[in-house]
Amino acid sequence: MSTIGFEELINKYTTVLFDCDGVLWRGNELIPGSKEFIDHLRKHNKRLIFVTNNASQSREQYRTKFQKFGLDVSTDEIYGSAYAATVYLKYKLKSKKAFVIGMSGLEHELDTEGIEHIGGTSEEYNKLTTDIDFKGIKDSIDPSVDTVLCGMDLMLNYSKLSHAFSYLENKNVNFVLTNDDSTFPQSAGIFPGSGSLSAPLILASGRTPTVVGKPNKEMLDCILDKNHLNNEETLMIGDRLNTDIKFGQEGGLDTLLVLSGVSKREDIEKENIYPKYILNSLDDLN
Ligand SMILES: C[C@H](OP(=O)(O)O)C(=O)O
Ligand SMILES: [Mg+2]
Repeated sequence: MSTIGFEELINKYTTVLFDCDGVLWRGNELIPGSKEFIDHLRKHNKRLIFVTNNASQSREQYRTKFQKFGLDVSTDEIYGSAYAATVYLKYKLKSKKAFVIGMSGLEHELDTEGIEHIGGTSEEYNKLTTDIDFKGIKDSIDPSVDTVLCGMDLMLNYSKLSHAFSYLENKNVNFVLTNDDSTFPQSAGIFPGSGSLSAPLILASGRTPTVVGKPNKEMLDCILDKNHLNNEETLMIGDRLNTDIKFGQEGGLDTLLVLSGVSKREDIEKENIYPKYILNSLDDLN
């Protein structure tokens, strides 16, 4: 494990895969040096691909987020777990309708692929109430729902979990997570991630979901569907050992861990995941 300098990086790699939360930004706060580094790579005609497990936004919404930071990124350079999960439902599961625990970004991606969805941000599932109509939940089961899809949901509540659980009682209904990150970084610190939000369903249903996001191959498959990667010339940069660095290693890519997000230096030995390179942040490359 070593550091790496900008010159060495641009001479060695033609393509850079970037994780987003904890590498480029924390919530809505850009991490110092990330914009400058991306601008430098653009000037050296490098291919950039952005790979985020954060399913709260669609590719289009991420393009707008990049623009707000003064970064010109096209949607086909962005691979979010909302998009990857939608592709998985559409082309692998041939899903027609999903019960969603998630936000508008995930719903937007499902809409682009013509997959119907209930739950999510719709009013009837987002009322915070202790007056639960338990019989109504069982009676409301829609037989055309073929998948329960869980992603980041800031409006998670008992009623939504009970609806999702009721669908999962039918073993023919697929169970898919956009990602299972236990936490995720905001500028104010670390908070519960999608993996921690879907844990109650896994415990209650006794079912094991398919997880699409990093480090799983479904995310890499989604990228490789549209991009040929020359492994020797591709670098994966991430802040989380058990998703980003593991994703890069299992994809045969060199990896760079930045300490600006979730994982800390002492986690490397604890998790026995050793990146090829380590830096404090992307600013070390400017
Ligand atoms: C969910 C979020 O996604 P990332 O952009 O880091 O993959 C995170 O876990 O930090
Ligand atoms: Mg991250």
